[in-house]
Amino acid sequence: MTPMKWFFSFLKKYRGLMIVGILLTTAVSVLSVVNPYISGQIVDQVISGGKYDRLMPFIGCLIGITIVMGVLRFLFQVAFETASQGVLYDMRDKVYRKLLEEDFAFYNKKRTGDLMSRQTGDMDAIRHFVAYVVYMVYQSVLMFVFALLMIFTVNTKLALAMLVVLPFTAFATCRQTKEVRPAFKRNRDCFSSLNAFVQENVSGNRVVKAFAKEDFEIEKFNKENDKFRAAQIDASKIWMKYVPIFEVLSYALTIILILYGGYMVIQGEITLGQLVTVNGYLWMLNNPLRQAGWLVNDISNFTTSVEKIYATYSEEPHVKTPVSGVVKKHLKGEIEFKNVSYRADDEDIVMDVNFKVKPGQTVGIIGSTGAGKSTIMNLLCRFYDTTSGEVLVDGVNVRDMDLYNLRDNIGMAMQDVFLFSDTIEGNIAYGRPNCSFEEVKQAAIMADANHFIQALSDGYDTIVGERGVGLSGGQKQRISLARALLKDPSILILDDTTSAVDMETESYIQSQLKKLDNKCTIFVIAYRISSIRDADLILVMDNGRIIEQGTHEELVAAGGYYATAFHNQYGEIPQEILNGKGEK
Ligand SMILES: Nc1ncnc2c1ncn2[C@@H]1O[C@H](COP(=O)(O)OP(=O)(O)OP(=O)(O)O)[C@@H](O)[C@H]1O
Repeated sequence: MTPMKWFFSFLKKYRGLMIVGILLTTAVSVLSVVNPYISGQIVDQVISGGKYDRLMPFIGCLIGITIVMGVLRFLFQVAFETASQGVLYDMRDKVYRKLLEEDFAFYNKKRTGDLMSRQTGDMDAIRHFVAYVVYMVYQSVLMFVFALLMIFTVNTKLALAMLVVLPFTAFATCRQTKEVRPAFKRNRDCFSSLNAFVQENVSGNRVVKAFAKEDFEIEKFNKENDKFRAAQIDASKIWMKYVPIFEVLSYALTIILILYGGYMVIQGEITLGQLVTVNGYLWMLNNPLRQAGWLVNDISNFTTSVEKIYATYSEEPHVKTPVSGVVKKHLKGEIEFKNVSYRADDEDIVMDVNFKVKPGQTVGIIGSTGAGKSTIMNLLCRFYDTTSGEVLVDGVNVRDMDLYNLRDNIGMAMQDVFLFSDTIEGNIAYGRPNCSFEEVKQAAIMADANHFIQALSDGYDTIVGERGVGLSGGQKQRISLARALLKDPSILILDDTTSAVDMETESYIQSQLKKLDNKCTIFVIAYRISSIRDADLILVMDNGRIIEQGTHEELVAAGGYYATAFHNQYGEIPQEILNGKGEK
């Protein structure tokens, strides 16, 4: 599908409104030819011919037609505006749904600000096109043609003389279209880039402040700002060059009328009234010429925006739900990785991973930073697809499972905690918005979050700022854990979820998680041995590979990477802390 075909597919739904708008615009354009004709008749019949009794009916007609045109104009503007809002609503909705369908790989590459520009500035260019440019172009062409036809009925020679201007106008329009398109593309690219820069800086303002890099960022911003200004000036230079050309062409028509038309009146070839009539049609010729430059700009802006939105929209996610994927409402949580490898950007991220987990078991994953621990979980959730090998859940390859069903069965507290600007209750209940407050509270108690939430002035109704601003790292982690627990999932993934909480809190959380034993399969990624030592299976990762696996005792006895880490971390720690303190 081409971008334009895609755009027209949205317009289809509103074709009724568009047709009504087009018909009303046609009516207004037809009526526009009447008033100049009446003005000519007033001159010929009333002023020159002395038939004063006709003056009032003529004036009545002038006023009546003006009122009818005003009403019709209002109606067609309403029709086009309504259609444009409809198109915009549907397009925004469709693009947004597609954005939600996109996979991690898509978001890894795209800048948030760019995606925002698609949904704002680019969408508005499309709205403007449907609401205004469509009828302006149509009306301009109709008026120009009707006016020319009417001038032909008055006098062929005069009409032909005025037609001389037409080839020049067509030539200038073509040239401007050709020049303005790349300029508008550049303009929109720079706007997107500026948008992305500002978005990134606003999100990262704490880092900027912490490093006192305001001047550096202002300098970078100025560069983006300069680029955008330069692109705008380049684009405006083009229309600044052409608008005077269209103005001159429209004045040329006036000059032709005054000189040639005046000469014809003197020669008696046309009456003074006919000259007045043709003069009345002159603005119908002039106006479209004056508008041509602006309309070409608007059309270029529109086509660039459609192309940009469509380019984003048409990017197909690599990870898709199969057409008739396996649906199992409640998964048991049996997991097997069979010779799993994953490559990205020509790099081996995970290699030849094999392990098996029975339902209800707890798996600890430990290893050096960048070893591939989170990637393994990403493959389990099918955020990425394996390059080779199979990830099986309850004996079914995750590629054959309905994607939403799979993820619905997984509760995940991610390493990079993201909280929405909502109440704490809303954040915890994100996965189960219809659950009771008691259930939310219970999940918070399990995550050791209840007491600090209740200490906040608005308790569970406290609005957490964007990304959870106003909460400590450990508090955010605990809310994220409560959110995952409330889902009551078959598979629970805790990716570095207790790294920012003290050991006592961690130990309490562990004792709470023990209540889930045999109820759900749990994966715990951690650096602290204390977080995973009781796991049924511990995977030790390094450089994308599982280098050791077994229970705590087995791995300590093996005297490898795990045993070294264990002795490094807890050599001098008293035994009761290693064993955990249990419930608070
Ligand atoms: N989709 C991807 N594209 C490119 N590189 C990736 C992708 N996924 C992971 N990586 C890279 O693979 C490596 C392993 O990442 P991963 O997040 O799995 O490590 P990790 O063991 O969880 O590390 P940490 O403990 O520091 O969180 C990193 O170097 C990461 O940049």
